[in-house]
Parts: sequence; structure tokens; C-alpha cells
Amino acid sequence: MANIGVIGSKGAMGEALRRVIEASGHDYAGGADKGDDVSKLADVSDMLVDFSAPGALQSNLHAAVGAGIPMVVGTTGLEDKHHEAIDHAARAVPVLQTGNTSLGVTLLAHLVREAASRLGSQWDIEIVEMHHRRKVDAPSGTALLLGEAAAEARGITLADNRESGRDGHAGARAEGAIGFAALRGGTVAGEHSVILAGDEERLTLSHSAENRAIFARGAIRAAEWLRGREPGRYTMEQVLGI
Ligand SMILES: NC(=O)C1=CN([C@@H]2O[C@H](COP(=O)(O)OP(=O)(O)OC[C@H]3O[C@@H](n4cnc5c(N)ncnc54)[C@H](OP(=O)(O)O)[C@@H]3O)[C@@H](O)[C@H]2O)C=CC1
Ligand SMILES: O=C(O)C1=N[C@H](C(=O)O)C[C@H](O)C1
Repeated sequence: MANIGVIGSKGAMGEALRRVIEASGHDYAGGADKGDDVSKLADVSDMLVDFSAPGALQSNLHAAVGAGIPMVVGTTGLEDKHHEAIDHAARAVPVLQTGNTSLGVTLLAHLVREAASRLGSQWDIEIVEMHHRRKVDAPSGTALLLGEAAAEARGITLADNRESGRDGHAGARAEGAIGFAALRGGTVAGEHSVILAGDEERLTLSHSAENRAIFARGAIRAAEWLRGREPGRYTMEQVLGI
């Protein structure tokens, strides 16, 4: 059993995490939110789980490194500088970052990789996601990780082949592009579809999150798995063995 500290504890995910921590027999070490000193939480935690905001990431990583404890990063909307900060922290402590901690999406990424490589670049790839009205980043972290999986399978770079936010006279889609569309509304926990559109046929691979417990359970499973590991950057695939 472990003391698990939650960053972003008053948010929707923070509340889901607290419920899963208590139900799993771990101890809830406490929460940190905007304006709190995360290093104080790190000092009384065996690991940190961060579902807050990109602007908080640097100091959260710093706190984990200072305390010498593992950290799970679930926050999305990350930029290159955030990934560099994660790589840097992972030299000192175990860190796992993912846009989606669920079992279903981790497996979906594998299926997308398989489909994208077998079907070849004449099959256009479009990724559609829908989330609740409060979500601030787009495309979602999950949509981007699915796009990365498809790009990797095709031997291309997502950054160079990404088409998102088409509006007006946007022109025909570029050959080999990976397109994104983001819908927002209501209380949707998370819907993702990867559409492979060929000539006269389409394949759609989808995942529906019915509630946030799936993300919270995956995050706690990841935190348990990180405990006692060597410093490094780990993936959800490693945690789940898929
Ligand atoms: N990887 C995954 O599987 C999943 C990832 N997410 C991601 O997790 C993040 C949080 O999602 P969600 O809980 O729905 O969002 P919420 O807005 O409900 O919660 C975010 C919480 O973080 C707090 N926060 C904001 N800035 C800071 C800061 N600088 N330091 C500490 N806490 C801060 C917010 O406080 P305040 O309200 O005062 O700003 C709020 O309490 C998002 O990036 C989301 O995309 C969500 C679900 C699954
Ligand atoms: O903000 C959310 O709610 C979610 N964010 C993650 C994302 O950006 O993909 C994961 C999940 O879809 C819910």
C-alpha cells in the first residue's frame, strides 16, 4: 500500500482519483491545487499523480524529483517544452506520461497502428473526438496519441502531416494527411473514432469512455507499476503489458 498525492485534486479527475485510491486500499496523501506548494505534498507521498494543467507541470516534476518519487502525468495540452521537461525529470525518477490512461484506448492505439500500416497511405485517416463542454485543449491528448500511432505506423511525422480545424475554403486534404476534428458539448467523458477512409469503403475504430473511473483506475495502476522502478520514461503499454 502506498501514499498517493494528487495534483489537480479539486478537479473532475482529482475527485475520481481520490475515490479509486480509497477503494483500492491505498492512502490518499493529500491534494495540491493552484497556488499550493507541491513539494510539501511530495514530501508526504510515495508517488504523485498529476491531472491539472500544462502550466503546472514544470514545478510538479521538480517536486517529484526533489522528493525522489515516481510521477504519473495525465495532463493534456502539452507542448514540446513540456515533453522536454518530462524527459529531463525521467533521468532522476520514473515518470509515465500519457494522454489516456484507460485500457481500452491503450489497446486502440495498437489496433490503429496495425490498421494504418496494413491499409497503406491511399486510405485517408481522420480522427474525430467529442468531450464535455469544459474541456480546454483540442485536439484531445488521446486524439493526438492515436494520430502519433498512425503516423508512426506509416513512417511519417505527425507534426508535418497534421490537418486540424478545417474551416472555410480549406482546400482538398493533402495526400497522407492525418485529419482531426474536435466536438465539445454536454458531459461527454470521452469519445474517439479513427476513420480509415478508402475508395468505396471505410473502417472505423472507436472507443467510448462511460465515466472518468476508467482513467483514474488506469492512473493508479500506472502509479503502482512505477513504484520501485529505475528512473526513466515509461508508457501505458508497458504497464498493461500490451
Ligand atoms: N490522461 C488521461 O487519461 C486523462 C487526462 N485528462 C486531463 O487531465 C487534466 C484535468 O482534467 P479535469 O480533471 O477534467 O479538469 P478540471 O478542470 O476539472 O480539473 C483540473 C484541476 O487542476 C487545477 N489546476 C489548474 N492549474 C493548476 C496548477 N497550476 N496547479 C495545480 N492545480 C491546478 C484546477 O484548479 P482551478 O479549477 O482552480 O483552475 C482544477 O482543480 C486535463 O488536462 C485533461 O485533459 C483528463 C481525463 C483523463
Ligand atoms: O479532458 C478530458 O476530460 C479528457 N482528456 C483526455 C484527452 O485529452 O484525451 C482523456 C480523456 O479523453 C478525457
